[in-house]
Amino acid sequence: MNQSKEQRILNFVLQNAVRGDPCSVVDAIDKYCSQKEWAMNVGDEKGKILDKTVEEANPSVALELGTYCGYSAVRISRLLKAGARLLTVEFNPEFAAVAKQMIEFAGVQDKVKLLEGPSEEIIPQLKKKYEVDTLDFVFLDHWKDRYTPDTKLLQECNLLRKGSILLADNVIFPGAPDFLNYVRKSPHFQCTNYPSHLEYMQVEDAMEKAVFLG
Ligand SMILES: Nc1ncnc2c1ncn2CCOCCNC(=O)c1cc(-c2ccc(F)cc2)cc(O)c1O
Ligand SMILES: [Mg+2]
Repeated sequence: MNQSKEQRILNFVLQNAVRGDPCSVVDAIDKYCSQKEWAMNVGDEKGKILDKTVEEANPSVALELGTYCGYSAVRISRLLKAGARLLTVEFNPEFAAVAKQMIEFAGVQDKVKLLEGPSEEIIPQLKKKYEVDTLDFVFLDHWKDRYTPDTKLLQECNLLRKGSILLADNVIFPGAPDFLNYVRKSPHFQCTNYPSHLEYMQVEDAMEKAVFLG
């Protein structure tokens, strides 16, 4: 059975990155996806915006929706302080299998918990099943039409606290217009837009930061 693109990306990392070195894993994925096969990793340009936002949040507990191959899970977890953890949610089993190996190769498996399933099922389980009190940082990078319902779900489940930082990828391309509308109109969020480009392309994109005000 021939390999998937995601398995080809993983193999390139296993052969070209350094085990236990998260930066070399991130660089290898970017090299492969910019030179060989495009893939929907957040990429290095938007990745730098992600890095700055994670450093600003300095989270004890972070959530990622949409793991894919684990690129942003590795990118986020390499910045986490001792004892901090990232919960990342992926519903595609093939993607999750690749991400698990990517995370282990990068040596960040002690900081990252990969949860398989749809976000709308997992979010309501975070407090009781995954012992989460509140989330300090949330990276939204899954189905773009899930950004709004899942943001509302996070609020309903009391998973956000005053100062929780949400960062959403792709708010321009593929686009999340209803999410931009929702958070920018809501009195509960303070929003900032970060213009950028679609990963590995010269297409306009942007990230949106939404700080929960309580
Ligand atoms: N736990 C969960 N619950 C629900 N759903 C879930 C889930 N986990 C995963 N999923 C499913 C969605 O996963 C992937 C979502 N990401 C994207 O679709 C994406 C697409 C492009 C893109 C595509 C084509 C172009 F031409 C140009 C750009 C770029 C990006 O940066 C993207 O992030
Ligand atoms: Mg994305």
